Amino acid sequence: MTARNISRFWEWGRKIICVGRNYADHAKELKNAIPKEPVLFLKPPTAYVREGSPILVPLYSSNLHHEVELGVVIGKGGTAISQSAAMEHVAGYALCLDMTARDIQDECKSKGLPWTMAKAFNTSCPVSEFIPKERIPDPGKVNLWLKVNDQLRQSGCTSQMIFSVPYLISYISDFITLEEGDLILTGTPKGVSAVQEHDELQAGIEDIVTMSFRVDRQEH
Ligand SMILES: O=C(O)/C=C/C(=O)CC(=O)C(=O)O
Ligand SMILES: [Mg+2]
Repeated sequence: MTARNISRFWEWGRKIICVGRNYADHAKELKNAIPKEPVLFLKPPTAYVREGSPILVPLYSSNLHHEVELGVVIGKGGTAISQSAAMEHVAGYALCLDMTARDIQDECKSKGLPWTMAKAFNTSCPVSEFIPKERIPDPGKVNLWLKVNDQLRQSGCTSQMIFSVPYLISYISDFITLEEGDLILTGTPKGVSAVQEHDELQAGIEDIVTMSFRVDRQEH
């Protein structure tokens, strides 16, 4: 049997754990309070989509938003990981989009229901190529950007995160065992906005990685 390669972590079928409201400017733009503890939700591995395939607007949504985020790829699993040991569990990073059906999320919020339909649908997690850990010496100091049809919509620095990468790894691992190949999405800075069928999305982390995706509407 051939060994699995972490640089294709999206093929492993592992968990995608997402952090919400981790940037004060984004929490404010959606009129949310600044969280005292990380807000977490999950996407299934069927949410992954890679460059060359389109992001699909779910049939039931008419307000699909982009959220550009730094993804942390877990290289060594663990439970109750301390903050001081957290970075030893990181294999690398990926640029990610947390595609969000905002109209459905608003409806779920107003009814006190979970966000699954808004966040976990097929193609809701576009990912870049794997970025080895050495290429990002400090995940708390990288700039992320996203353009729609060549217009800059999001630009932020991970230094604006409320909860740092080591804090998040430690916090999550206290109640969800982290496994090799898991991905943590660390939240989005301000500037989220709607995308339409035929839009072209481009996103990047400094000169480290860029990626592009086309938006299509789901057919049945
Ligand atoms: O609470 C809301 O209205 C929306 C929250 C999010 O979608 C949270 C995120 O996914 C994020 O901040 O990245
Ligand atoms: Mg998000």
